[in-house]
Amino acid sequence: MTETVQKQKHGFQAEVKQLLQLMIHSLYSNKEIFLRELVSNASDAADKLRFLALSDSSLYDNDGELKVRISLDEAAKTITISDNGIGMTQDEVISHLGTIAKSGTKEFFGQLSGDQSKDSQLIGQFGVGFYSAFIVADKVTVKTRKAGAPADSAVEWESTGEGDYTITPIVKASRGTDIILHLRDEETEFLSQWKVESIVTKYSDHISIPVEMYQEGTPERDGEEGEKIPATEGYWKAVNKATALWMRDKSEVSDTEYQEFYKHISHDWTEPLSWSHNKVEGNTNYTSLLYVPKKAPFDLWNREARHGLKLYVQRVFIMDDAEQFMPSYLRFIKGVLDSSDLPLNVSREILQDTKVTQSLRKGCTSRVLKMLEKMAKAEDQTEYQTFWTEFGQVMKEGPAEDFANKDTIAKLLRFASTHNETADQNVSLDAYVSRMKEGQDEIYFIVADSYEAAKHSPHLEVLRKKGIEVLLLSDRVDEWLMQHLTDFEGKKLRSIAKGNLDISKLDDEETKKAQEETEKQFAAVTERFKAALGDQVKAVKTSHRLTDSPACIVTDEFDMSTQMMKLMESVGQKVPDVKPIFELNPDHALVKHIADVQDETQFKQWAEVLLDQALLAERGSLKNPATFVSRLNALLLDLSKKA
Ligand SMILES: Nc1ncnc2c1ncn2[C@@H]1O[C@H](COP(=O)(O)OP(=O)(O)OP(=O)(O)O)[C@@H](O)[C@H]1O
Repeated sequence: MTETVQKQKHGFQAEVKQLLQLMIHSLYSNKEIFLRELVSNASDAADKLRFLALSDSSLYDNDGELKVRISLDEAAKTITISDNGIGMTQDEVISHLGTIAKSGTKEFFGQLSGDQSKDSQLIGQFGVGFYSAFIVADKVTVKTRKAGAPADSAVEWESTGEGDYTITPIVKASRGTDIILHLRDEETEFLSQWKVESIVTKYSDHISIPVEMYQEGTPERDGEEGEKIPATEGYWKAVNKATALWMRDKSEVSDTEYQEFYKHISHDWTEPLSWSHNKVEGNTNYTSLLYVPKKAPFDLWNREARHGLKLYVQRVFIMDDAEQFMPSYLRFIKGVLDSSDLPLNVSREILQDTKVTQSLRKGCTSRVLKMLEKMAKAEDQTEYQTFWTEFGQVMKEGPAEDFANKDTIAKLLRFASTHNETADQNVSLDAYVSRMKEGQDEIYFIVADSYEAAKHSPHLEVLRKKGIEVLLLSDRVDEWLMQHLTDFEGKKLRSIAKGNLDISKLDDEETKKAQEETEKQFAAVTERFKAALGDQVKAVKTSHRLTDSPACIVTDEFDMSTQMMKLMESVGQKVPDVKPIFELNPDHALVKHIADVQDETQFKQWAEVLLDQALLAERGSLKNPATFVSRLNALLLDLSKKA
């Protein structure tokens, strides 16, 4: 068979074509990063081989010194990145270099705007990896042979980065992958040894295996005094530090190195927000380097999304995405964990329930919380607010998931509140407590569908009048959070839409007396409403929480709240039939007017319209809107006749 017969043409997946186009244009100003991406892949390939060789050392095939080599060929205008890592089979080449098999791909393409500067930011977050080769190359050739496979099973992949690529079976003498970039005419600066070396030092110094470049030898020459200076031989020289960054001393690692290392392990091109590097010795021995990203990944809310730390055992890479070391509410944390207590042959299954896993998880969790606490306490809150905007909703899962750290997490939470009248979530529970009124011993909150709905809820009226702050909650997770966050530093958190809102401690004796008096006088009216409404309501009461609205709905202390009902309905759960408590504002003109209506049929109509209005304000919809409309119309017609 001739080579042409064996050569197969394949089309790129549509997304790859789109990504390539976009990348070449929007990443052009940052083109040197292609080298970082390819060296990073080569280093991952070495890690994967080292892991497999733990159980099958024959895979090394007498070549156990894993490394990356970069060679430049001025005449051919090529730069080649070679590794002796795991390599790829033909099927792997097709799936890895012809498609994008990444979670969040759909979301990523959905978010593209066509605006180059915005899109290049997004690509940075998404990560383009191998395809970045096409920023500087008009043709890329990949020659690869899988570890353990024979020389004649190797594959050559080649593409000009347009619509398709070719696959050809080849013979390759050594294991691993060569990536050959045929540089565009205008990119020949990457043929400079000095330039490439400086890029490697800048971006890939932290790579734990050697990244080598060939140093030319010098021929024999004459010295200044006519003596002979012997020729030197060329040799491969490591141009990076080639030690695992996390094993180095903190004081020796620069911020830039930490940042570049983050990019390597996270495939995120944005700088991290913060990091924490710790060596722990004692009962458990491990090193952790944990990062808080600046941007949430595209798949933060995707249940199947991969997350977790990169696990090493005594510097040997074991697995990516080891999710056992972080609770789910910290699933956005990226980093490396290197343990000396786990066996090298540890599997995901074994990790599930070992004591070591538990203690590592505890340690890593507390490191992250400490890092967040520090950020949260900083004078300049910009960083913490960036963090909260990106990850606050995930953090709110914390109190339910991590009982042991509930108090620490509570201090990290941020909410919108009536104190600053904006939707920004920037009020901490500590700040709330510091502003509590004298005699106030509870923290008040309301949960609604949106910030606007919470802000305009009738339940707030009297608290606003008295200048009492209320937290305004409107994230989907808030109801769930508040079920688990019942108190903070000895103060109960109380929903102002539930049960009796007893703020009498904040009232003077005179007001309390006046309220009792009103209740007595109004008792006949509330009873008449109850009789008219029957079992549509649990009870009718005189309200002390309203100033502007005629009525409102309150949920009984131990009944399911409105938001919880909605949450359950939205996921198809059966919701119990909870009857509301109907509260009337005795001072409202409309209530006074209705109380004077003598005709019982008409009174009932008024009572039902008022109840439906209150239900509408609380729940945002009615079970039977048509009945409400027809009742309202009947009343309007009546009024128009009287006018
Ligand atoms: N040098 C290599 N040796 C072996 N496999 C490789 C090599 N380079 C790439 N691959 C394979 O191709 C896949 C795709 O690489 P690519 O760089 O596009 O994505 P990635 O590294 O998975 O993630 P990212 O795009 O975020 O960098 C890799 O996951 C790996 O399986």
